[in-house]
Amino acid sequence: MSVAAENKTYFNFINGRWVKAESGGMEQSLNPADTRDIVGLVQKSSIEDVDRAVEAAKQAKKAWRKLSGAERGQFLYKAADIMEQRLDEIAECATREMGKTLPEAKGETARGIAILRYYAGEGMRKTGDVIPSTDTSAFMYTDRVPLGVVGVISPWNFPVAIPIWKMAPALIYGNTVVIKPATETAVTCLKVISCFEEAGIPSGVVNAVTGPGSSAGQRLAEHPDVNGITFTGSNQTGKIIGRTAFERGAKYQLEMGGKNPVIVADDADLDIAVEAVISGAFRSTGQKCTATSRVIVLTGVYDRFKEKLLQQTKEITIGDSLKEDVWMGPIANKQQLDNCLSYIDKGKQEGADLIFGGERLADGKYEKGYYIRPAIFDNVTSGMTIAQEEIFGPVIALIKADTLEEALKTANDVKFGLSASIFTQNIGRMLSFIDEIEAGLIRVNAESAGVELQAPFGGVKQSSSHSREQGEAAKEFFTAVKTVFVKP
Ligand SMILES: NC(=O)C1=CN([C@@H]2O[C@H](COP(=O)(O)OP(=O)(O)OC[C@H]3O[C@@H](n4cnc5c(N)ncnc54)[C@H](O)[C@@H]3O)[C@@H](O)[C@H]2O)C=CC1
Ligand SMILES: O=C(O)CCC(=O)C(=O)O
Repeated sequence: MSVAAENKTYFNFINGRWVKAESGGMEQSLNPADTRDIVGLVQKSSIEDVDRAVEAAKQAKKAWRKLSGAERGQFLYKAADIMEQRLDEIAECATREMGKTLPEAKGETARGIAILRYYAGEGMRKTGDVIPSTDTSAFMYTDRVPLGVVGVISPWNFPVAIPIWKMAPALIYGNTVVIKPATETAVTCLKVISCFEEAGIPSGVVNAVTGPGSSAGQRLAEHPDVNGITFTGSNQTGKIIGRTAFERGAKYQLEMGGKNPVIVADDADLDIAVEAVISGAFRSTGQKCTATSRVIVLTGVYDRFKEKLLQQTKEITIGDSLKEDVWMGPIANKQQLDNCLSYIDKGKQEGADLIFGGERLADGKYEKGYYIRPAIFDNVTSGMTIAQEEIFGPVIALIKADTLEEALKTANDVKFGLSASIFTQNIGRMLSFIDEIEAGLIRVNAESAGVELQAPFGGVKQSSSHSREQGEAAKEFFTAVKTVFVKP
């Protein structure tokens, strides 16, 4: 890897201009594959910077709202075209900042472009319904109107797609935006923002402020002029943001953790199940809220499934995610790595058998990065910490079940409810699973991760604020309904 010769400095984007933080402070964004590679220096913004961005968004909201949906859509189409031309640059930056492999980052950037185009088209669709009034001389209808200023707080694990799937619907429905991305992947987010700039989006409509969550992020959540706040990240932070927004009567949307189960029934096609479990658990180094973390296998196929899983996991190539022969990159940052290693220790202490991996790789080519070998635990029981808490790393907990009923009970025995899969060829079992499982995303003979941009996305229980993102569902959050009664 060539270490960056020069450090590039990135600014906040406020009111159509790239500006320094008031404090003059900066933070580094490092490549987790080799921390000598500094991807960029980003602004360490303070409350004053957030306030300036919110003021710009507030000033811009009336003119933006007054444009037609089709006119707003044109800016999104343009931003999508620009992003398409810059796909390689943005994807490479995402890989360097986050550590997911280049094909994954390219796929994510392509998904971002598709999301922009999807919502650009939404600008032409209906915003309300006519409802028959009991008064036959009156006209009653609903109209969806923007919230005003929307604050976006985004995580590092999908540095392109998550900012876009929150900003694009906010914008098309007439809101202006202030985004505070995670510092780990702030450069990628600022590149996305520059596509909106190149597309000529009016000043103040999109603003980006980088900096610590506990100050800049918190200020965005508590700012009285931010009318709605959308967040993806940890449960701990989500709860703080939800409480803050609730206290001041702002609308909020939280997408948080998962502890996603996959059930492998004894009639499953084991080759397909193994492939999907490996992809769901280890792609992006396990750092997806939809990642597979518990695999509940029926006793009859447990040993055969385990052998196949072990065999294929051993073949995973680990290394610098920019390299072509690498299947799994590093963990995104030091805190995540330590967190993951401490869960692996906890699993061993609580009596689960670590049958593969789980050790930090720190020699030779791994010396300067945050690498770990994917881990498989055998003989896990549902009460163990590694079967209950979100690890957000490449760790599989194998759990045995004698019957489908028992498997379902175990699958539901967690505080989360984001995504869940079953592998079976029996339609009755599929239907029982669909009916009984407590999850917002249900997958049959498919991996737990991976969502389609045109479908609603979100969880139940502590995985979300029970709202849904993406597809048409986004309209629910990013607009308010006016019910209008007109008596001539
Ligand atoms: N659901 C998901 O997709 C994600 C889940 N996580 C989970 O969270 C754990 C910790 O990761 P972090 O990066 O620390 O997550 P985090 O939830 O603290 O960070 C996500 C975003 O929230 C911001 N933030 C942090 N504290 C804030 C506050 N008080 N007010 C407003 N914004 C704030 C951060 O700056 C970042 O932009 C991971 O191990 C994983 O379990 C992390 C990232 C994504
Ligand atoms: O599985 C996916 O593609 C989406 C996952 C996601 O939204 C997340 O990890 O935050």
